[in-house]
Order: sequence, then C-alpha cells, then structure tokens
Amino acid sequence: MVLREVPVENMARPLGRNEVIGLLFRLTIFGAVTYFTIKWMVDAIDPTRKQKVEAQKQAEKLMRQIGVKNVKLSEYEMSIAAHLVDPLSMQITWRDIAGLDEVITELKETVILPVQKRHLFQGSRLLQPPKGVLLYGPPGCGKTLIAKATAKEAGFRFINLQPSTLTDKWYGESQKLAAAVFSLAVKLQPSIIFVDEIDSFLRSRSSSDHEATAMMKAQFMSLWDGLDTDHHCQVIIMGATNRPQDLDSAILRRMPTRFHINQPSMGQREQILKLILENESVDHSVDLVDVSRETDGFSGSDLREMCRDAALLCVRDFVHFLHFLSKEILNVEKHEKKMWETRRQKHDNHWDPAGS
Ligand SMILES: Nc1ncnc2c1ncn2[C@@H]1O[C@H](COP(=O)(O)OP(=O)(O)OP(=O)(O)O)[C@@H](O)[C@H]1O
Repeated sequence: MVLREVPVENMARPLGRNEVIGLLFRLTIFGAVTYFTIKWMVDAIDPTRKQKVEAQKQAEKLMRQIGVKNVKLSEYEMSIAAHLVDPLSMQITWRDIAGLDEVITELKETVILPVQKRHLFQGSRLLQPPKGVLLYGPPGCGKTLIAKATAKEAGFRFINLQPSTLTDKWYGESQKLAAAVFSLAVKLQPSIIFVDEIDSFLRSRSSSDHEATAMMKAQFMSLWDGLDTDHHCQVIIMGATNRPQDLDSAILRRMPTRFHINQPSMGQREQILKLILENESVDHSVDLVDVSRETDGFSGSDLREMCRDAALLCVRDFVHFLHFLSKEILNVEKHEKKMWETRRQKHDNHWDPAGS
C-alpha cells in the first residue's frame, strides 16, 4: 500500500494500549536476540575461550579442594584461581629442604611468626609481616621449595603466578588479570602470591616498554601498595629471581625482606645428598663427604639429577647383567646339547645290534 492511500486520520491517530504493548514486546525480543547473537559471535571469535572454560573448571575443582565455599569470583579471578596449588599435592615441608637452616629460621621469625601469633603483633604497624619477600640466587638451589614450604608451614594458600598469565594477553586483559590476582588473594587470605622469575615482567622500566606493559607494571605496584594500607590483610608476594639486578628499583623497595639462596657449599651439598639418598639403598663404600667435595659448583637440582643418574645406572647395569646371564645360560645349554649329540652319535656308531 502506498503512503498516499493511508487515510490521514489513521496516521495522526495515537497508538492504542495493545499496540504499544505489542511494540514494546517486539522491541524487547529484537533487543534480546541481537544481544545474544553478538555475544555468541564475540565468544566464537575469542581465541582464548576454550582456555577460559578449562581454567574455570580447574578453578572450581581447586576451590572445592581447599574448602572455599560461598566466595563469588569474577571471570578474571576464576582464571587466576586455576593457578592455585592443590594443597593435597603440596607436600613440601621444611624437612624436604637441606642445608638452608639459616634461611628457614629467618623466614619463620619474620614471615610466619607474625601470622601465627597475630595477637602479639597486632598493636604495632611496624611488626606486621612483610608484604613482599624476595628469594634470589642461581637456578636449582631451592627458591621454589622455600616458597612452597613457607605456604605449607604457615597454612597459607599458594597462588603460583606465571608471568606469562599476565603478559600474553590482549590489550586491557593484563590489567584486569593483575587486579584479579590481588582481589583473589585477598578473598582467599591468608595467601602467598608466588611469582617465579619475577624479573621477567617487573624488570627495570624503560622508554622502550610497550604502553600496555608499562601500565600493567604501574598497576601491579599500586595494587601492591593497597595491601599495605590494610594492615589486617594477610597477603604476601613472594618473588624468585636469578637476576635481582634486573629488577625495577621500585619493586625492590616493595620487597624489603630478601634471602640469598646461594650455590650450596660443601657442607650443604653433603646435607642435600643425605636427604636425597635418605630412603635409598646405598653401598656402604659410598662416602658422601667425598662426593660433596667432588661436586663443587653443583646446585641442589644438579645433585638430585646426579643421584637419579646413578640409580638409573645401577638398574641399567643390572638389566645388562641379566641379559648377559641369560645369554651365557643359553650358550651353556647349547654346549650341553651339542655334547649330548656327540655322545649319542659316538654311542650310535659303536653300537652293534647284531653283536658282531
Ligand atoms: N636445598 C635443597 N634441599 C633439597 N633439595 C633441593 C635443594 N635445592 C634444590 N633441591 C632440589 O632441586 C629441585 C629444584 O629446586 P627449586 O625448584 O626450588 O629451584 P629454584 O631455585 O626455584 O630454581 P629456578 O630458579 O630454576 O626456578 C628441587 O625440586 C629439589 O629436588
């Protein structure tokens, strides 16, 4: 119908009540369909969607395991919660660390005691546990072990944050995730946020930094300061690095409690060897003092690998021996069979059934 044919009085007529309701109803349906279609399309083209769903499932499982109920987490907190360490699998205690007694004693006094004896420390802001602890030293010398044992012994929840969780994201996501790290840690407190290789994302700021990276670093630091303002807050950031000299000075200032976990000395190597071989059967001729003297420059991790290689060599030698033995037995059997054959033949040749 052309517009010309519509009577003028019909066009000017106000809409009836039913017509308005119908129109609103259609508009609502149209709005909802458009919203869900766009949402579905955005979800479908989001390459991290599968990861997010996986992370959510993992996080829900871990939250159940650590007994956290009735805590509502945002989507970003969920993806950080996937990095919570399952407390059942975290079995590391002080007993599993050898040769680092001094570090352990100091950690107990400066970090764990203020948490466990809160009532003694509550009166003073100066006596609060540090909000940042730095473990530095060469690789494989026990930094991660120390962090896990601290969490276990102090009864802290442990968020093992890989720097790539924050840095490999889309523009804007990193900041939201950084905020989620802190808000989740506060919701789960007492907790430790452990950042291994902290220098890889909190290194000295430079003019060549990408804008998003610079913003994320600044935000991380301001969130960190936020922990300090609430002195009831029991969240500690523990960083580990092999290159403390690369860390931003502002970060170093936020980690006043620092522990140097150095390459083990001869005495420490002996203690580490004793611990590694504690439940193994070792020949009485093995002298651990000699071994520790011969292993100058080895880290705890190297010593463990060396013992593993030695144990594997024993098994390999044993398997070779069995192989050799079975070959020898086979040879003996062959030899015996041949002897019997020869004897039988000789016997057959000499045997004269006619008696001639
Ligand atoms: N002091 C130690 N006592 C007992 N075991 C040790 C010790 N140091 C290292 N180890 C062994 O070495 C392994 C690696 O240690 P860990 O992961 O703590 O090193 P790290 O200093 O964090 O290394 P990286 O800097 O490479 O992360 C441990 O799982 C443990 O088996």
